[in-house]
Formats: sequence, C-alpha cells, structure tokens
Amino acid sequence: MKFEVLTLFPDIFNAVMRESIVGRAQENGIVEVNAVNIRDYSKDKHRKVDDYPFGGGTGMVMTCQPVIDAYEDLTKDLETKPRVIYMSPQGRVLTQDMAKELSEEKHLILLCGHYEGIDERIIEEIVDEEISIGDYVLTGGELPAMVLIDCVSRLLQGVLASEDSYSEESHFNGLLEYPQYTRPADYKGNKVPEILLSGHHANIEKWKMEQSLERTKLKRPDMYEAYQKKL
Ligand SMILES: O=C(NCc1ccc(CNCc2ncc[nH]2)cc1)c1csc2nc[nH]c(=O)c12
Repeated sequence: MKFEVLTLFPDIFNAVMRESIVGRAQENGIVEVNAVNIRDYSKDKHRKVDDYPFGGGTGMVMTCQPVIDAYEDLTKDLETKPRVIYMSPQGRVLTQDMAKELSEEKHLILLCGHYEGIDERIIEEIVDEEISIGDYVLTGGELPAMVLIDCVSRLLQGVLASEDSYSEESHFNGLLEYPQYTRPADYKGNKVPEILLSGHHANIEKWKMEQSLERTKLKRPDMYEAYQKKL
C-alpha cells in the first residue's frame, strides 16, 4: 500500500514513519510512505504557499496553485486516480471501521493542511473525503495523517506479527480490552487473577470476554450500546 502525503513538513514524516511497525512494514515492502513537500511546487519567487484570507479573519490560508500542481504531478502518469483524503477538523472522525475500509485501497494521497486551513477550491477540485482524528484543535494535519497511516498500516497483511493480535484487540471487536498481566505472578503481594494461571483455555476465554464486556459497559457505555445493537 502506498501513502503519498502532501505536506509542508516532510521531514516530520520521514523521522516518524521510519520507526517501529510502519518502519518495518516499509522495509518489507508492504507499506510505502512518500512525503511530498508542497513548497517545492510553489511558483512564487519566495516559495510562498499561503496568503491572507478574503473577507478578513485571523491567520493565513494555503493557496491553490502549489497543492493542485503537486497533485497533478503525483497523478499525471496514473491511469486510475488515487483517493485523496484531506485531513481536516471538519472531516468525518476516524474510526476502526473507516481504517479497515481504507486498508483495502492500494494507493492513498493524504493532504495535510496548516495555518487556518486551505482554499476551498482545492477541496472542490481534488479532495474525495475529509477525515478528522477527533474533536480537538491541532496545529496542522501532519499528526492526523501519521495517526491514519499507523492505524491503517497495522491492518495490512503481514504487518503485525500475528494476524489474530489485532482481531482480538479492543476497538476491533467493538469492545475494550480485558486487563493484561505478565510475570511475576505475584508483584508485592498483588497477584494475577488465578484463572489466567489455570491453563484452562475455555474458562480463560470466557473470563476475557466477561472482562471486556464489563469494562466497556463501565468505561464506554456508547460502545457497549453499539455492541449490543450489533448482536
Ligand atoms: O489541520 C488540522 N488542524 C489544524 C486546524 C485547526 C483549526 C482550524 C480551524 N480554524 C478556525 C477557522 N475556520 C474557518 C476560519 N477559521 C483549521 C486548521 C486537522 C486536520 S485533521 C484534524 N483532526 C483533529 N483536529 C485537527 O485540528 C485536525
């Protein structure tokens, strides 16, 4: 899967996307992350990529020309145009279901805004979908793009050590995770639940499900509600 990111800060991506799971996925060719610097496409003599907003208002807006020209350059030789996602505070909030859907794509272009946003005509011309990562205000679309790349990449075949590790994972089966324990079995008198040391797999699976349901009901009644409806 190829992610091409249109950003003003390509170095951030190169630093982060080389690490850990996504980094390994890139090494073994499952994922490719190509950060493209929008500024390289500016025709302005000072390489400007933003300008003052019409109608007043604080802050600056990203201009059309560099972004559209970067997009044209990335897609000029492609017979099928890849899906373009604009990381935006006004977008649909990213969920595990959306990540699953996106993991089926072969090639995605992620557009990262900065300043107060981007000229609306960019959205009209090249954007297929706007995605937010949550209802809080960040300084730009770079971190949201990396969050999307991380959660989509984990779903690709061969990225995670064991496929079932994500299928059990919370948010995947619609419930929160059961409590996790590792050695020692007794830490300063605080013991691991007996059931987990019993080796009785059927009972252990039952206990994990009960714990997931109980925790979801307590911590995320909204998820619990949705889960009950899907039953
Ligand atoms: O680009 C992002 N944020 C930068 C940012 C934050 C606030 C504003 C709005 N400015 C006010 C306004 N509107 C109209 C005129 N003036 C614009 C851009 C972002 C991408 S995905 C995401 N997901 C969660 N949170 C986020 O911030 C993001």
